[in-house]
Amino acid sequence: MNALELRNVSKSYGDFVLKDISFVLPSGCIMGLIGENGAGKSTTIKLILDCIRRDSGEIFVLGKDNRKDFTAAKEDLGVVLDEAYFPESITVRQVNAVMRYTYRLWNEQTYFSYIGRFSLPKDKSFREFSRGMKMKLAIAVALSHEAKLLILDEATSGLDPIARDEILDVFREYTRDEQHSILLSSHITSDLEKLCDYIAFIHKGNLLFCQEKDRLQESYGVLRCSKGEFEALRKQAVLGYRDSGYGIEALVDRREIPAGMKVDYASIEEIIVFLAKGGN
Ligand SMILES: Nc1ncnc2c1ncn2[C@@H]1O[C@H](COP(=O)(O)OP(=O)(O)OP(=O)(O)O)[C@@H](O)[C@H]1O
Repeated sequence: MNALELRNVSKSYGDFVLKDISFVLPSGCIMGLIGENGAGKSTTIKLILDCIRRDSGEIFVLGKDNRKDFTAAKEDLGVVLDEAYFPESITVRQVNAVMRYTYRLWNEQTYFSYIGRFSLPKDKSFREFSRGMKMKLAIAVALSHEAKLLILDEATSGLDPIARDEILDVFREYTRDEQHSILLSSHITSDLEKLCDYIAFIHKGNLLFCQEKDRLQESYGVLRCSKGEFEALRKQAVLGYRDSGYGIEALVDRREIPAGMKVDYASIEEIIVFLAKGGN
């Protein structure tokens, strides 16, 4: 089963249009949603959660149409948005008491094991938490009610590198058994590179690609060469380039490059920056 499927989803906000978005997240996989500020990542996530109305298209969450029979699927979703919302005076212990009545499958033992792992104080009130502590609490809650799909919108951006590394380990453990999947948006491309099976890149409301990360890095690379060498390349070989004045640096399709020319590894960040900018 697919954890998520979007078919030709569109949404317009006056001068911004999210256009014809289609992708599939297979169960057991992690997908990173990436794109510049205002690209449409949060809009896509809100459409998946049915918080806003789409203009057209279809969305299936854990096999269920998110407009028709979504209520049951909501129990199976763990959601963390870019701000954590809890009452200001609540403590970690009190959150446990509330969640016991909120989620049918709330697992108190799992919750307190994450609380310990994330070094969160049990009796301090939420208002006294730092932004990172608030996000960790929201992530602990999302992971403690047997959700099958986690959806996180910029949920790790306020965390320090050590905390992020710990969270990435938690996410890897969570998806180990093929029944749990994650969609997360982030600007921290190095985290997505370490964690994700799939990368979906949204640019100005268009989905430029949604591909397996390993396939992306097998297909594309960075070529550093002289202007003369660059001009001799086939047009379809080049996806984006910059001219430093001393030479050319280009994102290329490896299959289109003549044997003997050295093509370097392209990071996810290089791939999206070159694709977003095109040629200079
Ligand atoms: N409620 C709204 N009314 C009008 N326009 C909106 C609304 N919500 C979002 N938009 C517009 O939709 C576009 C996409 O916004 P969105 O929040 O999806 O971007 P994003 O990719 O999540 O960006 P960021 O990385 O900055 O969080 C922006 O141009 C934004 O102004």
